[in-house]
Amino acid sequence: MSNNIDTAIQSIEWREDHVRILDQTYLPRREVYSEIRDVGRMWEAIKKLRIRGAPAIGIAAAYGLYLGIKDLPENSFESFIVEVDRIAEYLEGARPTAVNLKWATDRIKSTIHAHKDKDISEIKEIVLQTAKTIHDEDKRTCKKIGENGVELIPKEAQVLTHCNTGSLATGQYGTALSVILHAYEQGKKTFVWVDETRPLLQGSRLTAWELMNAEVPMKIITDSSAGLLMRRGEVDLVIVGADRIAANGDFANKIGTYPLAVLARENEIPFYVAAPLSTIDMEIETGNEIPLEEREQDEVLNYSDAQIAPKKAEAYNPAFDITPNKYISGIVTEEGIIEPPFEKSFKNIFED
Ligand SMILES: CSC[C@@H](O)[C@@H](O)C(=O)COP(=O)(O)O
Repeated sequence: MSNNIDTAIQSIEWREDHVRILDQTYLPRREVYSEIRDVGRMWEAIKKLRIRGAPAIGIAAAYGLYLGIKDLPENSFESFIVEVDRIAEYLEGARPTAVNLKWATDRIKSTIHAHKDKDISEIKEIVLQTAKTIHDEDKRTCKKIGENGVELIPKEAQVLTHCNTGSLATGQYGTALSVILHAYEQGKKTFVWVDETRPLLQGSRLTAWELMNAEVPMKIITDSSAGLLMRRGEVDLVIVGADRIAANGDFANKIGTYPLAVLARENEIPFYVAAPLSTIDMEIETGNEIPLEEREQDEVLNYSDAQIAPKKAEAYNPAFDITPNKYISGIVTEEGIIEPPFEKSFKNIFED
């Protein structure tokens, strides 16, 4: 049994002077690692989902910002900061829904301002160190999320999850998947129903790959099978990740999450979200204000270069949906499990 979750794969690594990513577009067929040496390549990697998942794209953007500024002229702070803002905005535009991306670039920008009196060469080094800190913190955060969520998983449980929320989507361990892996490692008899997650199949390609590496029992289901399984009593709990959580607890996650939440309520099944506190966006009051990424129709009309719809057919491809707070049983974070009403709970956390 090799279910030691500490040996889990690293989706992103800083190596001396570049970033190495495990290119997720090739998984599970091939393990292809790519070296990223400039901000343009990082933008492309985020946009094309070579690196994906809310916390992982925050880490990628932090390293990407360093790659973008490392060769800037060092004579004036004013012109340096103009370029920093421009590059940060460029990276933020790659994927609009996950708040972690902007959270990471904002954190680097405020670190730069805090050190504005230093030499620009020194500031550049501080930016790299901050990116590494964001990366290390995410690993620790995800481990805590996993440990904090274990109590929610019954001793013997069939758990349903959506999209990919594992090591691939974060610095390590994952969010919702971290909870599942920690429960399994602690000896709970955990079986996972993995939603395939149309159209890019993050469930069947990535979550199934991670669970198989960890030797956790699982089966892949089509997204539309969830209702049947819930009604038959074959799902004890649903746990998913989040890309952005509004101040009232409404949250954005991979398209198909909202119907799962409604089905879980209809069938009286607990529905949990697992996410770091950095995914909570207190500047956004409700889910209606969360920007939702719309992706190319080709992702629906073709698969792996094969055309799967009639020629000239059109498709609509929203990448995320919003689940209203009323469906959430609790949010597992690094600080513990947050219970409804979320508006009040978040205020207590962020205004303390
Ligand atoms: C730990 S990641 C949580 C979310 O980022 C995840 O559920 C998700 O929706 C990822 O979407 P993706 O489009 O693959 O980046």
